[in-house]
Amino acid sequence: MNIALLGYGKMGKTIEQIAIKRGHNIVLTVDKDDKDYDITKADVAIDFSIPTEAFNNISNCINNQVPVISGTTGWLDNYDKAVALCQEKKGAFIYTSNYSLGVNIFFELNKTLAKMMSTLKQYNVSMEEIHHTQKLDAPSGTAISLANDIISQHSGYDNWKLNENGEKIVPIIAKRIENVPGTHTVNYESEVDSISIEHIAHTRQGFALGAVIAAEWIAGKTGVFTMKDVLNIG
Ligand SMILES: NC(=O)C1=CN([C@@H]2O[C@H](COP(=O)(O)OP(=O)(O)OC[C@H]3O[C@@H](n4cnc5c(N)ncnc54)[C@H](OP(=O)(O)O)[C@@H]3O)[C@@H](O)[C@H]2O)C=CC1
Ligand SMILES: O=C(O)C1=N[C@H](C(=O)O)C[C@H](O)C1
Repeated sequence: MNIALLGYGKMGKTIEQIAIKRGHNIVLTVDKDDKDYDITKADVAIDFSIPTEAFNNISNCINNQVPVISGTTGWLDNYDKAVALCQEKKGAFIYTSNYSLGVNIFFELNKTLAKMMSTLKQYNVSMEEIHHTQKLDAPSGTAISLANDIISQHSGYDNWKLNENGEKIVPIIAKRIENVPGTHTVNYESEVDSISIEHIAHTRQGFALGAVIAAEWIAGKTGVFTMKDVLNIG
């Protein structure tokens, strides 16, 4: 496949290596100052850019009938608009806050645990995410997905907050430490014990491989999908 990389930073470059190893061609790389490019030379675009630009990048692909895989986090206020545009134009679009297989299994574990904990009111949940110091958004997109999944399964919670606790709140602590690719922990605490589940990314390769697999999967399809569709889990 001919792939366009919208965002040629840490993730863009990791995706390039994996895509080439899997036999694909990178026909376009786009960064901040690249404006007049022809997206139609790509069979699929992969957007790992920045929160303020992701929606424009995604819309441009959909308007030009180029299927688009987005991993950029921190732009979800515009997610519903992207879905509506994709439906109107009969395009193809996938967004997920985390493309790694391990995290997608972790998402399912988190939902199952939250459902079990819903009947055990002696446990209080809290979450922590740790990322590298260049990260622009907090909490991470993955932490938001995990928190929303807890809220959907556990009647004791109806909102999440960063660095704040309160009634029916899933509190999220975000830490920024040099060179950490991404660690997410969900902890349930009672007076007598604790139960934690944790996902630790050792490198960015898992995110990048998942994004390339999603790009391969979307070829020839129309619609709005998630990584659950790609991996057929959950
Ligand atoms: N869903 C997932 O599995 C994962 C998601 N992410 C998310 O992906 C995004 C990128 O992460 P990462 O690669 O680490 O970040 P980087 O900062 O390393 O890369 C972002 C790149 O986007 C470029 N950029 C700026 N403006 C535009 C634009 N208008 N169009 C295209 N590119 C642009 C930046 O260029 P310049 O430096 O010139 O400004 C930079 O090269 C983040 O939102 C992150 O949270 C990260 C890992 C996994
Ligand atoms: O910015 C990152 O690096 C990452 N961002 C994603 C997120 O916000 O959840 C996924 C991963 O944790 C790495």
